[in-house]
Amino acid sequence: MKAKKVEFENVSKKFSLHAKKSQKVLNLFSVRTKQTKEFIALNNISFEVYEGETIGLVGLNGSGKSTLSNILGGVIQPSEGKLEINGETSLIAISAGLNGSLSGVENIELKCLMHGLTKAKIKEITPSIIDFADIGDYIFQPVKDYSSGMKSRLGFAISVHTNPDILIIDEALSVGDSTFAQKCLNKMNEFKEEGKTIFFISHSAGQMKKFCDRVIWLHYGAVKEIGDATEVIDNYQKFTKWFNNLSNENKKKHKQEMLAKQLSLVDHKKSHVTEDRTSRLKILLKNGIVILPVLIFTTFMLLGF
Ligand SMILES: Nc1ncnc2c1ncn2[C@@H]1O[C@H](COP(=O)(O)OP(=O)(O)OP(=O)(O)O)[C@@H](O)[C@H]1O
Repeated sequence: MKAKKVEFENVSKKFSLHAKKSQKVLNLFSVRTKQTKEFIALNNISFEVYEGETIGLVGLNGSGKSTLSNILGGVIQPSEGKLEINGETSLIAISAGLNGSLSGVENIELKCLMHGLTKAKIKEITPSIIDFADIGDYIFQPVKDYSSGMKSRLGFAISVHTNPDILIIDEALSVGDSTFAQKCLNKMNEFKEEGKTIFFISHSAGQMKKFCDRVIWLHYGAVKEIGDATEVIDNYQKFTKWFNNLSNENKKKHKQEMLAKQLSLVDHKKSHVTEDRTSRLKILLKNGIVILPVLIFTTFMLLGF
């Protein structure tokens, strides 16, 4: 039987939607119940993935694909639920993982060290990473000067050389040119043959059908379908066709209705009393350093000193 690599059991991710700064300050001193809006980006997600499987993630913009891949890659933690990941993960995303002020070569060293590779091993594989990335002299320039395609090339090159058990590719192929995309797809095939697990996010239905065994269709934070890649992609395409044929007004209405379901009002005083009080105290102390001298100064002024 194949080994289980990933299990999500009722995993949810909520993001706090902060009010205006002035409201935050009022909340700090308020004795009344403090309420915050929370956005449920992922709601009760459950699935299991086994060794050697390639899993696609599809869904409209904002459906939660990157949130899920960031949880898989350990970039963010879930708010609720149980998560089991057996093996080392490596996330390749356009915006993740590279340090903008360091050069390409320095990023190679840093990321490899973070993956636990020895200095000797890093020295051995660096030429191969540089060769795979194929970005010329830019490899010695700070990453902040790279195009998104260059970042994706470097990110992909480093990740595949650190030999992860679970590879998560979040739209990283969509920004490169077709030659590079093909090179990455070949590498992904090698990974597949070695029995590694891959999560693949792409807006290309063709690539999804070709590479994925199963697909998870996320719809406004929930799993709409999970199953055979061709079947789910076909259903998803039927849905996008229906959606794209809606008038702009109806599209907006549909989106608003779905997004409203993802919002919830949280009563912080009831649910996080202890955490709330300690964090309030911390903020008050921090702000006190600024506020106290101002108060003393104002009092002196008013008293006519
Ligand atoms: N840090 C955050 N704070 C508040 N809301 C967030 C945060 N990160 C993501 N979201 C919201 O969570 C939802 C899911 O976002 P996510 O980026 O996971 O979607 P996606 O499916 O990857 O979208 P896309 O296809 O556009 O990349 C979106 O509505 C987004 O606005």
